[in-house]
Amino acid sequence: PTEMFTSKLLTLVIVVKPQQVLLGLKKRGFGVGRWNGFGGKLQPGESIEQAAKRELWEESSLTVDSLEKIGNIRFEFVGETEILDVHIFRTDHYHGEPSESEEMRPQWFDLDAIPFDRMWPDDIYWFPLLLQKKKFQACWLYHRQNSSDWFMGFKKSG
Ligand SMILES: Nc1nc(SCCc2ccccc2)c2[nH]cnc2n1
Repeated sequence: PTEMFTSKLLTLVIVVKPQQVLLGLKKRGFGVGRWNGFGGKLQPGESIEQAAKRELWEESSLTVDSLEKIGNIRFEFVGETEILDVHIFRTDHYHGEPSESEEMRPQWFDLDAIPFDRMWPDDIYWFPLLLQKKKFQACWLYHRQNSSDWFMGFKKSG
C-alpha cells in the first residue's frame, strides 16, 4: 500500500551549450562514481527551484538566471520504502566557469559523446528528450544487484 511509502524530493540541473552538456563526476555520497547533472536535496523552507539553483552553485560554482522545468523521474529500490522524486531542470544560460567542488568534478561533454555507460542506466532513455527540449515523466524500479543496479520501468514523453 502506498501509505507505507515516503517520498523525498530531489533536484537535478542539466546545463546545456549548443554542442555540449555539463556533467559532474560524483565524488562521494549518493550516486558516487557516476557522471550526472548537479542536484540534491531541499533544505527547509526552500522551493524546488531555489534548491536546484543552490545545489548547482554549491557543486559547480555556476549561477543561473532561470531554469526550465523539463522532467520528473520517480524511482525506488526494491525492498526500500522511500520513493525518490527527482525534479529535472535544463538551463542554457549560466554565469561563471564550472569548477570542481568536494562533491563534483565538472566536465563538458560533446552531445555525441555523453558517457551513458558511466551514468545512471535509465538516463539513456530520457537524455535525448531533454536535449530536444521535450518534457517527460518516468518511473523506475531499481534492483540493487551488487555494483550493477538493474531497473525496469516506463517513460512518458510530452
Ligand atoms: N541522472 C539521474 N539522476 C538520478 S538521482 C539525481 C538526484 C541527485 C541526487 C544526489 C546528487 C545528485 C543528484 C537518478 N535516479 C535514477 N535515475 C537517475 N538519473
